[in-house]
Amino acid sequence: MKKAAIIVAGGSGIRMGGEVPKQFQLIGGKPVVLWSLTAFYNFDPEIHLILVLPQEHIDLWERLREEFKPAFSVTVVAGGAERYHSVQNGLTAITDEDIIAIHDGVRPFIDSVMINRCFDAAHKTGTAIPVIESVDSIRILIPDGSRPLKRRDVKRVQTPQVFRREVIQKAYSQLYKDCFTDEATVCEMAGFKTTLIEGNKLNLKITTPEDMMLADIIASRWNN
Ligand SMILES: Nc1ccn([C@@H]2O[C@H](COP(=O)(O)OP(=O)(O)OP(=O)(O)O)[C@@H](O)[C@H]2O)c(=O)n1
Ligand SMILES: C[C@](O)(CO)[C@H](O)COP(=O)(O)O
Repeated sequence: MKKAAIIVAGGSGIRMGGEVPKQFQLIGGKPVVLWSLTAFYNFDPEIHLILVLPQEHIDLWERLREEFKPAFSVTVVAGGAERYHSVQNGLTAITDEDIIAIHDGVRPFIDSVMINRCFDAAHKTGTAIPVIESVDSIRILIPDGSRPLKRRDVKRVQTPQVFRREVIQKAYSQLYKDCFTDEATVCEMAGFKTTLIEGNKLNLKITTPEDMMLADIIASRWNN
């Protein structure tokens, strides 16, 4: 089974702010996106790593690569207007791989156990979507206020989301819709069923400066 991982890091990090987009900021002395790439390389040194970057920051990545000298090489692809388009661009770099993971470049804390769980489920069922429970009570807004939702009926969705090649390629041949915030949604809109699997609470998506504070703490205790 040949594997590929598309690491989407083509965003501009508006909610985080800073001199460079969050995927290039340092945690534990290393750029966030390098943590994500390294996790997939550690899982399988043979995996085809595809890195989607903002066109205007490809040269920054080249400088970081020279500075940090990762043990692996990556195929670099320019991103698109929305995350969906960045994934679509990443898919153009797929060659003969059978199973493809799509992962947010700003989720640095994934380990080989979790990545393996995702590839294994996708190999068996065609799709694998990691989710975690909500520990908070949940409310939905309605026209005259809000009402509670049954907490056990909702899940928080993470990446890597992993697919057989034919599933993800067919799903991404659709036209873009606003509701396409993750691959699971795109695949379901194309008629595929998705398999939910157990995610990991430490698999934080770095979105705001508060997340960066948490990421610094996790990084100081992370073993890699
Ligand atoms: N056009 C885009 C938008 C997002 N992403 C990537 O998708 C992941 C999740 O997106 P998000 O956290 O929303 O990142 P940004 O779009 O950069 O953040 P913001 O919305 O605050 O600008 C990130 O790794 C981001 O780089 C991407 O590859 N291409
Ligand atoms: C793909 C994702 O990380 C799953 O939780 C999330 O949907 C990305 O959302 P964003 O608005 O692009 O950060």
